[in-house]
Amino acid sequence: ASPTAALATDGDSSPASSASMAQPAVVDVNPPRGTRDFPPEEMRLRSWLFDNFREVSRSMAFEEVDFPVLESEALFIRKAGEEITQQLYNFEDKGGRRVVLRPEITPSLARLVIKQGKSVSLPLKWFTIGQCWRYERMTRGRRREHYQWNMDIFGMPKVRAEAELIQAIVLLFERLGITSSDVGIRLSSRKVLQAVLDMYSVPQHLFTQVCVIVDKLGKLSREEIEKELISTGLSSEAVQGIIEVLSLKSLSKLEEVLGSGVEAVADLKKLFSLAEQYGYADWICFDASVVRGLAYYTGIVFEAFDREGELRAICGGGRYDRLLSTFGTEDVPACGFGFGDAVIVELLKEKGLLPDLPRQIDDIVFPLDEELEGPASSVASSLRKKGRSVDLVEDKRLKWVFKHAERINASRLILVGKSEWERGMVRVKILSTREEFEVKAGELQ
Ligand SMILES: OCc1cccc(Br)n1
Repeated sequence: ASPTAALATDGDSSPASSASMAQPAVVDVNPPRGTRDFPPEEMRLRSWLFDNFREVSRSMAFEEVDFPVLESEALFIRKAGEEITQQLYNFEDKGGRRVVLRPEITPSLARLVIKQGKSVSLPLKWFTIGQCWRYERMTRGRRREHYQWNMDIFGMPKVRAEAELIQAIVLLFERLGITSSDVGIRLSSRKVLQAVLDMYSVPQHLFTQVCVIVDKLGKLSREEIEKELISTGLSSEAVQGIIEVLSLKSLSKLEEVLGSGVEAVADLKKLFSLAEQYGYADWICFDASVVRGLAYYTGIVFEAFDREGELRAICGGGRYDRLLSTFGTEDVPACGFGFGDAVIVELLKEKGLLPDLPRQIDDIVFPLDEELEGPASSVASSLRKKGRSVDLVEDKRLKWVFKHAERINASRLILVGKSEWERGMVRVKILSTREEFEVKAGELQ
């Protein structure tokens, strides 16, 4: 059947429109592969989620910023073999420029910080919610776009920044009804891996590559990880040393291996003590295997996961103190996270936490016959100017209007009838109580 045939007919549609429904669609009405439409019900859920993102950002005194989804490809060319740079949605525009649909938001944030230069005072606390893209072979049937809430702090070198960002994540989960028994936040520091590589005198230029490989722990087998590490030129001793340290789950054990006074341990201890003060200590745990898959992280990294372990990371982030110098300018310490809109909704479904978000409007205004369409317009207009949401309906039978009022959860039905209007009145029906009365049109609130 043609897609248009699926459109609900309410039995009231005029003959012309029902005829057009018989024609099969000439275009594929589905969105491009790996992308989503948001019809009203899905859009209400997305808006509810984004309103929660915004409310947490507001409570943390972050400012909203935004960027084009289209960015120069140069912003994302990195040599560390990250999945995100191997799946760039990139193309050449009609001016011969190499551009991408951005795969992440952090490089745009960094670009704007550089562009703003001295005109901004640090620290900067910025957030944005934006669509990100990847071109993945559809063999895996995964999405090619999602919306990401990003919160980033520029110019805060101490772990206070990480502590603030983790509080934002915890506040968000708590707002959605998720508890620390549903979700945990694993954290570590890339300085752990840096310390291990130093112990085996691994050349610094291998650091980001090793991080990207080690991030696949849990996705690839240990043998595959070891093979990839060896292929970068690491000795088997270094590989074993890395695997051994990254399997640690206790900070005190880590201190035994790395020695006290190591920066990585000091940072993590400070973060755990701040967590106690914030009141979110039961949400976080040390896990040395957390390195995250983005090349530019340099310090503490963290990711939220569901404790049932079925889903991928719900969100993740970390410190990236040397991203700006890769764009040719002086470094500004930075830290941030990305929180996608899809995995969290899967989790809410699993936990029975999806909110009920019915459509709701204040008033339906309905002229009882054609000559009253003008007066109905002025009634609707004055109610809208008073802030009411008003659905102005015409060309329908009254029976349909009552059914429609129920369907959209209208609070009131305002009927504009000839005899009432001649007396300057309209009839009001309160739909919850069935109460009905006349009101002077000019005094309707
Ligand atoms: O989180 C990685 C990612 C980036 C862009 C689009 C999608 Br879907 N996922």
